[in-house]
Amino acid sequence: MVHWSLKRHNSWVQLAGHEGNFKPSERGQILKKFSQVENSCLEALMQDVLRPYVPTYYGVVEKEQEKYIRMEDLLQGLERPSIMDCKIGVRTYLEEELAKALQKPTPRKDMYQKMVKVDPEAPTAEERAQQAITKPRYMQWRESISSTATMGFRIEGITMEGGTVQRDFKQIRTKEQIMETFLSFTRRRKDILAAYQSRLESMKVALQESAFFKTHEVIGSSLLFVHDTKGHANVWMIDFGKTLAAPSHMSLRHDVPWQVGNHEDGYLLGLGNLAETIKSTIHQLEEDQETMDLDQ
Ligand SMILES: Nc1ncnc2c1ncn2[C@@H]1O[C@H](COP(=O)(O)OP(=O)(O)OP(=O)(O)O)[C@@H](O)[C@H]1O
Ligand SMILES: O=P(O)(O)O[C@@H]1[C@H](O)[C@H](O)[C@@H](OP(=O)(O)O)[C@H](OP(=O)(O)O)[C@H]1O
Repeated sequence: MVHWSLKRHNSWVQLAGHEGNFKPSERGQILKKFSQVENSCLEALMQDVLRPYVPTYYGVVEKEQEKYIRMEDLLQGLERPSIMDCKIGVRTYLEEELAKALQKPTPRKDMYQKMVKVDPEAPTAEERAQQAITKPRYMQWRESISSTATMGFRIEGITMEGGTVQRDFKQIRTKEQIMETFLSFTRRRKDILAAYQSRLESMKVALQESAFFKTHEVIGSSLLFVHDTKGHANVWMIDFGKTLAAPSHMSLRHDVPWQVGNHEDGYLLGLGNLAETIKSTIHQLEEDQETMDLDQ
């Protein structure tokens, strides 16, 4: 967990991603380590119909000889926010990462260690002998044990009302498990769940209209769910570090399976399943309420 205390009412919380990538900034803003890919995306998104769904971009700054992207702090103004990071899409690695691994496999010991920590039986005999696996192998395995491969999204991390960051969601895979997680994350608040569902529905409309979305393969990006005790609730698109322009003749659909070379990411499959899961969670809440009313 990375946790900085800032001179402001709430404190910066990082649910997922690489440690050391963020720096506190002026009130209402954060600094993220510069990447050309993410910077170009945020610049383009400020001119796109998706602008209301992404943190506002304020340009590039240099601090202590390091370049950063300055962007809106999405937690600003929230009272002890609860936050969930959902990585979206059926694929979490770039086609170019796969091509590189095929051409020149680079076995990684750290990824092998992460794998056996979750499931000691997961490596093959050859991988066990090497005590190492390639990145696409690790990423595909992560996709298969979570809901990424089947539902096109997975929960990466959660924090509730300023509590500790929970990151133990690697094997949350079924719709029922995800519904349970949403129920506890929202403390069974129907108004919050309804606000999330409605935001996802309007996001879907904007995505279908977006010129940026048609022309970009969105990999490893997240939806950040944030709400607070006062009932503010919102969902944001974040992390465009692996969002690349598709080859110029391609217009991506985002709702079809990925095959090598088609650059599809399954983003809309994930968004649809996520919205549907939240809808089912609301139905379950209503049914539970009816049962309780009948019992009384
Ligand atoms: N604009 C923002 N406002 C508030 N919190 C943010 C914002 N952007 C990111 N975060 C927090 O930081 C976490 C990591 O963000 P992000 O995914 O952009 O980082 P990353 O290091 O690029 O991740 P990855 O390693 O998966 O590529 C998010 O889960 C969220 O908790
Ligand atoms: O969540 P886990 O299981 O810890 O696995 C990491 C996660 O998938 C990150 O998204 C990925 O970074 P990118 O998305 O930037 O590729 C990172 O690769 P890395 O170790 O090569 O940075 C993985 O180790």
